[in-house]
Amino acid sequence: MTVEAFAPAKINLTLHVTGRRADGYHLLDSLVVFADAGDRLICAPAEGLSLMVTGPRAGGVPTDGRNLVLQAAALFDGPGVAITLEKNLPAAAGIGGGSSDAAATLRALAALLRRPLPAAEAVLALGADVPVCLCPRPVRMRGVGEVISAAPEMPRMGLVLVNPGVEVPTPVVFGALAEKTNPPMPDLPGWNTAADLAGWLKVQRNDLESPARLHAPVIGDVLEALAATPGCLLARMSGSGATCFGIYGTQAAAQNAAQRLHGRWWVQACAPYSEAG
Ligand SMILES: C[C@](O)(CO)[C@H](O)COP(=O)(O)OP(=O)(O)OC[C@H]1O[C@@H](n2ccc(N)nc2=O)[C@H](O)[C@@H]1O
Ligand SMILES: Nc1ncnc2c1ncn2[C@@H]1O[C@H](COP(=O)(O)OP(=O)(O)OP(=O)(O)O)[C@@H](O)[C@H]1O
Repeated sequence: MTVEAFAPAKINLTLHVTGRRADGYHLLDSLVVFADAGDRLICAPAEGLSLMVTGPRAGGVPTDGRNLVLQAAALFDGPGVAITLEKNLPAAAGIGGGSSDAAATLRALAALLRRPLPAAEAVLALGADVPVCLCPRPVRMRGVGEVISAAPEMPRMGLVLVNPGVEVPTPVVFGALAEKTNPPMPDLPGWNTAADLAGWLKVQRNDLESPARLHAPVIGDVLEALAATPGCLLARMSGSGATCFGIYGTQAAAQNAAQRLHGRWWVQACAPYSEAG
């Protein structure tokens, strides 16, 4: 039996940094959605544990124990499984590539080996973004990433992701954040249209945008380019960057914007993705 799993891109529509724990990790309040663009995993029974990384964004991705896929697989105590990871998302990009791969590995191996998912603490130890990636659907994420509650359904909309090809290390961005204690989000209201959602998001924030732009000023160019595309309702950075997203009223508008942006950067038109269950 072979098990396949989809590892969707994670998008932080908001990212409020509300405090800092004694161990240095930051407390967050974030509206997270997933995209129907992502990496793919194929897991097949084998003698030992192995990983092969393929796909257009495989370059530079570690294939040894540094890869979060192997770290996630190791939680199943030396499973016999050959894993192929098709890498479509840019790495170190603020869209949870490694975290989503790790979460997809956990889902796939639990199914393949007929075993329960590892304990919550072990999942969180893989990375703060791994718990949220375990059930890809719209959620509000708090704590350091482990406190997850359902968010209202997303309205119909189109999305465009743009990554300028500059890797932005997450610890560097958190380290450069000047004010660590900022207001959380208010209660989530629910949105009927993409314009409703964008209007609400405009008065929310990504607190990591300013520190990320210090490290990678090109983020400012990406935001400007996205905002200038026809029909763009909101342009913002995701996670710790450098990937930015644009929100559009329709898929067609997102496709059109992506076509205009193609050329110098990684550009992907997509739609919100929500896993049933
Ligand atoms: C910025 C986000 O992408 C928002 O979704 C995540 O919080 C980052 O999640 P991640 O990449 O899985 O993070 P980890 O691999 O656990 O941590 C990388 C580094 O980011 C910083 N970090 C991460 C998460 C968090 N809540 N506070 C932090 O300060 C820490 O310096 C940590 O050493
Ligand atoms: N499966 C993987 N795919 C990509 N990078 C990986 C993977 N496993 C480990 N890495 C390493 O993790 C680093 C961070 O990559 P990742 O794509 O997880 O980005 P990220 O910006 O931390 O995501 P986010 O902050 O949104 O969670 C990379 O530089 C890479 O060396």
